[in-house]
Amino acid sequence: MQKPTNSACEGCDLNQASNLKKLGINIDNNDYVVALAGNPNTGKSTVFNALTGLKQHTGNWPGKTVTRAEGGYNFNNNKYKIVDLPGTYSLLSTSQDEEVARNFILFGKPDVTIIVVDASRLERNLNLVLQILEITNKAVLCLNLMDEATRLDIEIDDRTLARDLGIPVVPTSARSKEGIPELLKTVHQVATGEIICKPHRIKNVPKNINNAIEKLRLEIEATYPNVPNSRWIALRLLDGDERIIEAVKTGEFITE
Ligand SMILES: Nc1nc2c(ncn2[C@@H]2O[C@H](COP(=O)(O)OP(=O)(O)OP(=O)(O)O)[C@@H](O)[C@H]2O)c(=O)[nH]1
Ligand SMILES: [Mg+2]
Repeated sequence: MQKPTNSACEGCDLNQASNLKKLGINIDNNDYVVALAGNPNTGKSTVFNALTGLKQHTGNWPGKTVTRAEGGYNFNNNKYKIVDLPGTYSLLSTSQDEEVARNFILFGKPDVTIIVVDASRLERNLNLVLQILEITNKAVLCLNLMDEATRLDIEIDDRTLARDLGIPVVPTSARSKEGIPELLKTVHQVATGEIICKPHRIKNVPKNINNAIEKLRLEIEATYPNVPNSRWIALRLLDGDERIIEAVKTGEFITE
C-alpha cells in the first residue's frame, strides 16, 4: 500500500530540508566529499554551520577561516563530509592561508565543489569561479547574500548564469537559511550524477601551447599517476608558478 502523505508538497524542496541530519564532527565513512570554496566573506562558514550544526567562526573580523574545517551531514541516506575552506581570490598567486584552499580544491579530490559567491558583488567573484571551473567537472554555484543583492536592487538572471557557466546555480541567503534545502538537493544531484555539469572552459588554446601542455601533462602523469588536474599543473609550470614547481619537485600534493 502506498504510504499516506500529509500534504501535496511533502516531496517539495523545502520539505526535503527535513531529510538533513547534522552530524557535527562525525565524518567517518562518508559517501561523498564536498568542498566550500569562494572569495573571502561570502558566507562559506555560514553554509557550513547550517549543514553540520558546528560553530565555525563567522564574521568580518576576527572571523576569517585560516585553516580548513571538516564536518558531516546526512542527506537522503547519503553521508557527506563537507570541508570549509579559507576564502581565496585566486588559484594562481596565493598567500599562505589561500594556499590551504587552493591545495584542497586542486588535490583534495572533492566529489562536488560548492562555489559560494556574493550576489551583491558577483562580477568580482567570477574570476575565481572561472578558475575553479577550469579544474573541476562537478560544481554548484551558491549565489549567496541574495538578501543583500535584493536590498541593493540588484537582479540576477540565475538561469542564464547557470547556462553560461554550465553548472547549477542556487540563490541563497545563508544567514537566514533561505535556499539551503535547494542547495542540499542540488549538491546531492551533482554528487550522484543525476545532474551532469558542463563547466565553462577556455577554448581556442593556441596549438603550440596546447602541444606543450600535452607533452608536460604526460610526463606529470607518468611520475604521479593519481594526480588530478595534471593539465592545469602543466599549464602552471609553463607559466612559471613557483609554488607549483616546488610542489611537483617534492610531490607534496600526493599526500592530500
Ligand atoms: N546579509 C547576509 N549576510 C550573510 C549571509 N551569509 C553570511 N552572511 C554574513 O557574512 C559574514 C561573513 O560570513 P562567513 O560565513 O564568515 O564568510 P566566509 O566566506 O566563511 O568568510 P572567510 O572564512 O573569511 O572566507 C558574516 O557576518 C555572516 O553572518 C547572507 O546570506 N546574508
Ligand atoms: Mg569562513
